[in-house]
Parts: sequence; structure tokens; C-alpha cells
Amino acid sequence: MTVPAIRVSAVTKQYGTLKALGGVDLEIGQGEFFGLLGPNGAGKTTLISALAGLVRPDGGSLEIMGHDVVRDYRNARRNLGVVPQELVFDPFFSVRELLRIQSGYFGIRGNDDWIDEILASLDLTHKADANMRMLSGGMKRRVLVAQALVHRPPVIVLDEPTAGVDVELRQGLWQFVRKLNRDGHTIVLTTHYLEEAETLCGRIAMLKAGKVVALDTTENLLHRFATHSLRVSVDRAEAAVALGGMAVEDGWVEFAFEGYDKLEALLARLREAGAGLREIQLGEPDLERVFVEVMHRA
Ligand SMILES: Nc1ncnc2c1ncn2[C@@H]1O[C@H](COP(=O)(O)OP(=O)(O)OP(=O)(O)O)[C@@H](O)[C@H]1O
Repeated sequence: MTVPAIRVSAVTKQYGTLKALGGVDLEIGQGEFFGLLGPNGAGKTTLISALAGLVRPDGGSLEIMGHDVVRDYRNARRNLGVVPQELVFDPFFSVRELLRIQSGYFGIRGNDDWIDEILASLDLTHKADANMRMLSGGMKRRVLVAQALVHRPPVIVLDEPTAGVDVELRQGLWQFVRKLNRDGHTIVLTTHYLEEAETLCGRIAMLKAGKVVALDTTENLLHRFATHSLRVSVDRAEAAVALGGMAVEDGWVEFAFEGYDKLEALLARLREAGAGLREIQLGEPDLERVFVEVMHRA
């Protein structure tokens, strides 16, 4: 049997009285494109930091490609590339220097061919000799991706890589990450853009307050809860909410329902409640709705 790319067993982490991770179990297979989702403060970054050996868990264990991140740190770290959320760089180095230094951390010399290849893939070749402080935020983010790849890790974790990144770059970045996945790399991604997670990830774990509250294939998650949605614009949102709807934006309330045969009755109840229907929209299942539902129930 092949070892999982990542194994997380009963991991706990406490900051003072705050339980950042409350017993997380996860197994991610080699070659998966896996999504780690959760609201702010759910513990995603803490879990990633524990995988990278930057945070020591209070209990439980973590393995990368079969290597324990505490007992066998060097091998675990060699197998992992992390693209962190924060943009922190030494501003005095050029992009190429930075990538050479990063290679050095892993004891790799003469890595220039691979560095050139990564730079080209990330459309950074023309910035190879520019100092980090002269790059835009989006370019810096691409350098973070490059930095995570210098040692050719089989497992790559991206912590919100597209936060504050423009559409074009975001698409380019996904194309590149998809190619890495096709080439056999295991990808773990956290993002608040649920549409991205829905199209990219084969499997998803949802975290809430340090616990895994949903873990399944994206396909199954999309079908686990209500299959359709009804959005209504109404004069009295509170009347619609009282019927089980969820206020989504100004005057709009959303309902989940299972089949079109339920629609008529729902509209009738809205009319009887005097909600004052102005406009309706029907929607197919999407991950955002599933996410909201999971967080609501957990
Ligand atoms: N070094 C620390 N000291 C104290 N509390 C911390 C520390 N790091 C994280 N926390 C707390 O642990 C909890 C989990 O934080 P974490 O950054 O892992 O969440 P997250 O899911 O990554 O959130 P986001 O989506 O905002 O990035 C939060 O309540 C956070 O305030």
C-alpha cells in the first residue's frame, strides 16, 4: 500500500484558553487535489504550520509521505512545499538570489535549470534579477509559489494563494498548479473563494473551530444538502426568514429545497406570510451554499 501524502492523527493545539485545533484527523492520498476550507480562525493556517513544523502540536501526530514532522523533520520538510499566506521577504535580494538561497536551505546546489523553469512557468523570467522590493503584490505572491517549489516537493500546500491577486494572474496560477497536480504532485489548498475550490478540488475538508465538520468528495458534498436554491427579493425579509430562509443581501432571502415539486408550496407560504414577492431566481447547488449549510449545522 502506498503511504498517504499527508496523515494527520488526533492533532490538538491550544493557544492559552483557545483551542485552535481540537483533535483533527485527516488522510490525503498521493496525487489528490484537496481543499481545506473553513471560516476565519477555523484553524487552517495552524494545521498547515504544524505540517511545516513551524507550530508544535500539543497532541497527536502528523506525517508527510510517511515521515513524522517532529521525529523525522528533515525528511518530512523535504517532501513538502508550502506557499504561505503572508508576503514576507527580505527586500534586498533579487528573485533569483532568493530562490538560490531557498535551494541552499535544502542543501541543493546548481539548481539554476529548475529555477529557470519555475520562473518561466510563473511568468517571472523578466523579473529574475529585480529586487523583491520592486515587485508588485501579485508578483511577490508568484515568487512565494516559486520558493515553495525549488526543492521539487511531491506535496504542495497553498494557503490562500489567490488572496489579493487579479483575475488573470489567478487563472495563470491555477493553470500552473493544475499542471503540477497532473504531473503527480499532491496539492492541498485553502481558499475563501469557494468557486475555485469547487472547480479544482476532488475532495474537501471543512473545518470549524478546530474540528473537521465535513470531509467528502466535492461531488458528494454538493449533493449532500439541498439540491436547489430559491432566491427571492421581498418587501419584508423578516417574514421570509421566519419561514426558514437565510438573508443573503439587501432584501434578498435564500431558501434551499430538494425538488421542483416543493417550489410551489414554498412560494405559496411566502405569499401567505405577506413577504411581498418582487423577484425570484433559481440556482443549482454550489459549494458556497453547502459551506454555509455545513457551518450552520455544525
Ligand atoms: N500564535 C498564536 N497565538 C495565539 N492565538 C493564535 C496564534 N495563531 C493562531 N491563533 C488563533 O488560533 C485560531 C486559528 O487560527 P488560524 O490562523 O489557524 O485560522 P485560519 O483558519 O487559518 O483563519 P484565516 O481564514 O483567517 O486564515 C484563531 O482563533 C487564531 O486567533
